[in-house]
Amino acid sequence: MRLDIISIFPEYFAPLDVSLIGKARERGTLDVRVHQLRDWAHDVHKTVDDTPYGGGPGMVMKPEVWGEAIDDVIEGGSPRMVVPTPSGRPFTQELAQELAQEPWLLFACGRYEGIDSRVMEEYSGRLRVDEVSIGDYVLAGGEVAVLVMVEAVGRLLPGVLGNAQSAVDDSFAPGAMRNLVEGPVYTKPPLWRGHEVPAVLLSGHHGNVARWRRDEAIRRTVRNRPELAAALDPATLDKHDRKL
Ligand SMILES: Nc1ncccc1[N+](=O)[O-]
Repeated sequence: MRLDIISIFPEYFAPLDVSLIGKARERGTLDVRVHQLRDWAHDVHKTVDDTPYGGGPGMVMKPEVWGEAIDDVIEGGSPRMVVPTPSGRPFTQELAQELAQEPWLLFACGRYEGIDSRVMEEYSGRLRVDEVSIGDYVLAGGEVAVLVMVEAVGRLLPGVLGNAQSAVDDSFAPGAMRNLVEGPVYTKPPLWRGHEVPAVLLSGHHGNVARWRRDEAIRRTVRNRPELAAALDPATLDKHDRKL
C-alpha cells in the first residue's frame, strides 16, 4: 500500500518509522510519503491559510495551495482521499478494514478551522473522498488523527502483524467480535500479589476457555459500552444477563 500524507507538520509522522509500521515500511508492505504543504505556497511567508468568509474566529486553509499540492502528489492517479475532521464520518474498525483493502491512500491534514470546502468538492469529482472523524473532541489538527488511522489500517495489512489471528480477535472486528470489546488478558505468573489467574485459563480446555472469553467480552461490553451491547443479539445477552 502507498500512503501519501500532506501536512504543515510533517515531523508529526516520525513515529511512523518505529514499531510495526516502521517494519512494514522496511519490508516494502507500506510505502509512506510525507509532504510539506508549504512547499506549494509561493509567497515569501509560505502562507497556507486566511480569514474565513462570513467572519468568525480562526483561519481556514487556502484552496489554491491544497489544489497544487494534491495535483502534484497524485500525478493524475486516483488514491482514496481521507480528510480527518471532527465533522466527518466515524472512524471504526470496519472502516479500517475497508481502507486496508485500498492500494493507495492520500491523507490531507487540515489545521486551524479546516480546509476550504471547495477542495473536497473539487476532488470528490475524481477521487473517493471521505471526511473521517476519530472521535467527538477537537484536536488542533488532523495529524494525530492520521497517526491513529495509519496504525489501525497498517496493522491489518498482510504480514504486518506477527500473528494474523490477533486481528480477527480484535475488539470490534467484523464477525465474531462485532459490537464486542475484548475481555481481560493474563500471563505468567499464575499468582501475583495474591491475585490468581482465572482457573479456566489454566485448564487447557479450549472450549471452556473460548466460552469464558466470550462471556467476559460480553460482560465488559455491557459494563463499558452499553450502546454496543444494545446491538448484540438478544439471545447472546439473555444467556449472560443472569450472570451479570
Ligand atoms: N477530532 C478531530 N479534531 C481535529 C481534526 C481532526 C479530528 N478528527 O477526529 O479527525
